[in-house]
Amino acid sequence: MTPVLEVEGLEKRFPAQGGRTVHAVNGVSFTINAGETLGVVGESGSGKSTIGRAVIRLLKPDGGQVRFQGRDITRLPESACRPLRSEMQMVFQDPWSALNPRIRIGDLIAEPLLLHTKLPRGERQDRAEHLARRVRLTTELLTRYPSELSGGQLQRVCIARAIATNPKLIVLDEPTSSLDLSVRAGILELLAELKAETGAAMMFISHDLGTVKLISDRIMVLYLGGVVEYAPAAQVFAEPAHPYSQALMSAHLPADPMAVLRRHVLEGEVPSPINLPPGCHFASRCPVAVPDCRRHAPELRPVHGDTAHQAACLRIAEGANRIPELQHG
Ligand SMILES: Nc1ncnc2c1ncn2[C@@H]1O[C@H](COP(=O)(O)OP(=O)(O)OP(=O)(O)O)[C@@H](O)[C@H]1O
Repeated sequence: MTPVLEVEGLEKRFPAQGGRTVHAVNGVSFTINAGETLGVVGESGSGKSTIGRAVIRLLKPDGGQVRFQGRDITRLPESACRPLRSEMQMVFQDPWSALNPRIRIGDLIAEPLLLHTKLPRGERQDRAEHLARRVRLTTELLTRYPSELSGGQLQRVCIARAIATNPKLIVLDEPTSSLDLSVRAGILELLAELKAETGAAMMFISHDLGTVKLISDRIMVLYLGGVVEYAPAAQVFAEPAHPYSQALMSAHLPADPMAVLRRHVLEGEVPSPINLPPGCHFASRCPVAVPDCRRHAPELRPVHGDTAHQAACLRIAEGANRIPELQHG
């Protein structure tokens, strides 16, 4: 079956001061199948949001290819992208700024139906009620304004809007990061339910590895706009192959309290995305880098012959990719 989303060699650059260029996304490739959630992780500035926006064509890619349901949408003009919006939706981090404060909740939920369907007003309202219940909001909230709802309730409104037109792809950009810890779990539970019910492909962008672990089937680890590891979620958490993934995972505190002793804090300078060095972009911070790493840019390759688990590190072939203090715990 054709994946819902196929991305090959995606490139995105932004102009920076002094006529320079920010290399935000550098040759990123991945696929997402129907019903599958891809978790996208990496530190701030690694290109997560840019990739999310480029695949649903809120941004125009500078290179590579984005295929949605088998159709190349990379260079579609804006007017041709508009009809696609009903099939590709995005949920943003901050529900307060995503919703017009002067529109009632019921109309906000029904808005995508107004924009993308020919349903009459009565049916749109019925459907808004149904959607509100589906995201576990009481229908009495439909007559209220955004300022009268909590952050968690507003994010549920955003999710209701995102699923209103039965999209095939939903990009969730840090959907729980702005919410109190106590409401995050409820939103994640809702997303997991919707994933199963809707069969939509989801791209889940987050800093929070615990959250990503709960919801993702596969994980893509980014560093300076490039993919350093791409694998089934359980594998990335159990056996991260790339030294950057190892450091990232070690910073995530699992239930084991002794894990804090095995944290690896990265040292060294992060190169500027304006002036990327040759070779591996992680080499300046990598505890296991050798001079060759600074000369040759590693490609994503199967880890120990497993094509489902790929990592971009020259040292894997020699079995020298483990950060020593993590190895010995
Ligand atoms: N509109 C823009 N103009 C110039 N540079 C940009 C623009 N948007 C993003 N960038 C740059 O592109 C790079 C990737 O940014 P992006 O926001 O995609 O990263 P991110 O991983 O989502 O970060 P965060 O977790 O902080 O949201 C960064 O260096 C950022 O400064």
